[in-house]
Amino acid sequence: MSRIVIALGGNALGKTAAQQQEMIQNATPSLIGLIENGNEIIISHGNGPQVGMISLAFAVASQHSGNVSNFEFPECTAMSQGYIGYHLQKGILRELKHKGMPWHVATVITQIEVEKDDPAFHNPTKPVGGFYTKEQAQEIMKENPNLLFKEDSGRGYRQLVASPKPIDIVEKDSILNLLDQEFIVIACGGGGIPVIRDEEGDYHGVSAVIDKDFASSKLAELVSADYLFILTAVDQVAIDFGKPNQKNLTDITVEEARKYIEEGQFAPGSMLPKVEAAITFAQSKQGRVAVIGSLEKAVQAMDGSSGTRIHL
Ligand SMILES: Nc1ncnc2c1ncn2[C@@H]1O[C@H](COP(=O)(O)OP(=O)(O)O)[C@@H](O)[C@H]1O
Ligand SMILES: NC(=O)OP(=O)(O)O
Repeated sequence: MSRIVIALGGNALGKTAAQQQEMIQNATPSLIGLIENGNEIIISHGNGPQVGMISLAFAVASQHSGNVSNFEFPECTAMSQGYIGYHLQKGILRELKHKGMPWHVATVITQIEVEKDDPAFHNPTKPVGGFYTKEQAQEIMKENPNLLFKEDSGRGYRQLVASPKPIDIVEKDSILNLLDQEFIVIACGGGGIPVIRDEEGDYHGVSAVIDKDFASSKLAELVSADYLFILTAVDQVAIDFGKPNQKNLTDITVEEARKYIEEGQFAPGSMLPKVEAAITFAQSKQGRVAVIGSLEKAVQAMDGSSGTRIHL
């Protein structure tokens, strides 16, 4: 039996509640297939599009109605954990019932500690929300000089927010206890709610969005996982991505992955954090393997017939 942490990409979950449920319905047979094959799974997920949408919805509504307040990113990430966790629980329970499997599933609202002085607070790099044209992005930045937009992997312009590195998972004992009780645990959604710890040991939310790939790598180390699957909208990591000579990668060492990073092969804010998180996990212990692949192909990611495997 292998223990697998599966990180589901926020962009791969679609833009609307209906799309999200459809994406999850397509992905659950493959996720539950891993359990049928004798493995144990722990699920995390992104929230880039969702947290941006939630934040924007409150910002716009609060401008037009005295009955709606604006919400900061920690609260918006908490809402995204509930919204996505709800659909994941619903989809997984349905598949378990269909297969007659006696597992339980629960979402843990997860806070993740970050460093108060993380330099990332002064250099926003995490794309959130929807995609805009260059002209639309410039117009928004003119009206809101505190917002920053940048091009994201050839897909359009997106808002950038600070993305500090995760240092500890506050609810780690709850996660480990649920795993001991044979729960399928959904945790660290949206990279976790970023919090800083004060001198009394109390936690306070900070305005940022943690990259779920880094948070998932932390989670995978915490639960002593054998595999970290980072599932997104593409089947494999590529070099020369989007160019006529694009080459998809099937199996690479940590050393090769580092070389490709140095060559600038992976876009910051999208594929780069996935490859960096995969390296961190794969090098944490001999035998650990990270796979970057597509949402519906988790079973193939396990048997090596799809995805990009990264190992020492
Ligand atoms: N070198 C690369 N190989 C494959 N995909 C890449 C590469 N560089 C950028 N991408 C883009 O990164 C996307 C995955 O990042 P993103 O959409 O941010 O992930 P998530 O699914 O976690 O939200 C892919 O769908 C692809 O469009
Ligand atoms: N929080 C986060 O990393 O979300 P995405 O995976 O959607 O970018």
